[in-house]
Amino acid sequence: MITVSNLTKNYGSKAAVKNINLAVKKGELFAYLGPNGSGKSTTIKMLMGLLEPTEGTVEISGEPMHLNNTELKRKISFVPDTPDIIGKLTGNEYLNFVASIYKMDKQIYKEKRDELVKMFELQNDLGTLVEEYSHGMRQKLVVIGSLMHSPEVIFLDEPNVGLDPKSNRKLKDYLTEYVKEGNTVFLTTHTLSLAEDIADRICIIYQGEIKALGTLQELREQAGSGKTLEDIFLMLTDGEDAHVQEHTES
Ligand SMILES: Nc1ncnc2c1ncn2[C@@H]1O[C@H](COP(=O)(O)OP(=O)(O)OP(=O)(O)O)[C@@H](O)[C@H]1O
Repeated sequence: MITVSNLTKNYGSKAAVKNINLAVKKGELFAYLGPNGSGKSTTIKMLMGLLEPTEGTVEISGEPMHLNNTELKRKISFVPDTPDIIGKLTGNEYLNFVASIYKMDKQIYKEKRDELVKMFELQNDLGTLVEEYSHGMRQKLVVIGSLMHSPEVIFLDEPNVGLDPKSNRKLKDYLTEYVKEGNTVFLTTHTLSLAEDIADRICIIYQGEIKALGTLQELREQAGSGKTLEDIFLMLTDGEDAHVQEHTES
């Protein structure tokens, strides 16, 4: 569903993402992990067609992704790492706006919005200006807006930041069910337990390069007995010899 070939991004002389190759299958929940500044957001923005790669290509569902491919962008959705929404809109106005961009059918929009708003318990806040929302409420609103049109692929950049435990659980359950229906999820997170709980495969990057890729079990087998994902993550991202085979996928 997502095919990434030789993906590279340089900011001036700084290489943020270095020659990444990976493939995410339809129906897969893929977790992309890495320390601060390792290139996760930069990667996700290139996959989404928000940022031009310096080199390499991205295909979604067999189609090349690029900045102006609006038809392809309609099939996907993005939860950014900061829920920046125009504060002078109410929650309802924001969701109406998102629905109009995706040209959602009115009835489907109403049903999906009501389902998600109820799920995240935001029904009493939709008439309030977003500038009066807490961080967590904004995050919920962005998540609702990104799920409403039932995208085939959802990219989520640290979606759990600011969500309370109950909302986190609901989001986890929703995403797990969502991929079972044949959709695809690509998420970044610093919450390793989230990746352990829901990811089909995990990719660890460091300084813009893939250091490991596989199921949790595969990563643990490669690392040796008794190693947790946290152990593996720390070994691979502090420059020490990790005893985990570095990933090479072509
Ligand atoms: N617009 C930009 N201009 C210059 N450098 C940038 C820009 N955006 C990101 N970088 C640099 O690229 C590298 C990767 O940043 P990126 O935001 O992709 O990391 P990240 O893994 O998402 O980090 P975090 O976990 O902190 O969100 C960092 O060194 C960062 O300083």
